[in-house]
Amino acid sequence: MSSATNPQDTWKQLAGAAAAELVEEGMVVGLGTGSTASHFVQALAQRIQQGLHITGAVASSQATYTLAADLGIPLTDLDTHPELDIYIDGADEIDPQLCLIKGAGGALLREKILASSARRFVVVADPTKRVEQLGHHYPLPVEVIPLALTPISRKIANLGAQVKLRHAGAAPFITDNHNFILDCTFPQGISDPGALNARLHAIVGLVETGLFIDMAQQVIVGGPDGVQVFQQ
Ligand SMILES: O=C[C@H](O)[C@H](O)[C@H](O)COP(=O)(O)O
Repeated sequence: MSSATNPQDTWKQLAGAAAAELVEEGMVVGLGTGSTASHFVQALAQRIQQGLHITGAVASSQATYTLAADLGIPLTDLDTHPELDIYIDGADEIDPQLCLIKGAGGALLREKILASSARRFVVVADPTKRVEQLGHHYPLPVEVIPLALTPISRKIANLGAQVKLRHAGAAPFITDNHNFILDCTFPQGISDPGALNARLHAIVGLVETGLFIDMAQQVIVGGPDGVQVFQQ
């Protein structure tokens, strides 16, 4: 179990622990990526050590797969279990309609595949993630085929964004799917996430966006006063 070192981490830990309580005997569970999801994975591992039996867990990234395997969580995949009972993951921004920006960790494509394969998608977060409108605190990440980097960047810039290729040190960041991430800042925020998502998806070579619209059913926010739950 990792130690909570600052208030934000304590809040993430609270949310992760509350989400782990939603996992029931025999479930197929999707595991998100990032610091908040890691707290959930650790809390789930603890419940499994205490006797909870799950059918298996599907990880949304190589990093989460390694963490879950190290913690002894039984792992499976979407070929074996194409439908998840529950998917639990963090988010970068959450608006009042429970629309999300995700992908600061670069795992958005697999995360969205798992979210769309789950009967229930629960987000875990701390209060800093709640926003009135998406796009003001975090750029919107989109995953793109490397070959199409330049034309896609230009097309997204034409939609009014400042577009930056994500790097890991000196080299471009490479996703688990061997693609690039473009971080797209919309200076006025994102007023219509659905319309923007549709326009981005019309760009050939753009694989997926970090906009998760009408996907989350529930958001668990850990904070100074405990845990708050928001429902769709
Ligand atoms: O690609 C990364 C994911 O979308 C994360 O779930 C998201 O960035 C939230 O991460 P954290 O819980 O570390 O803030």
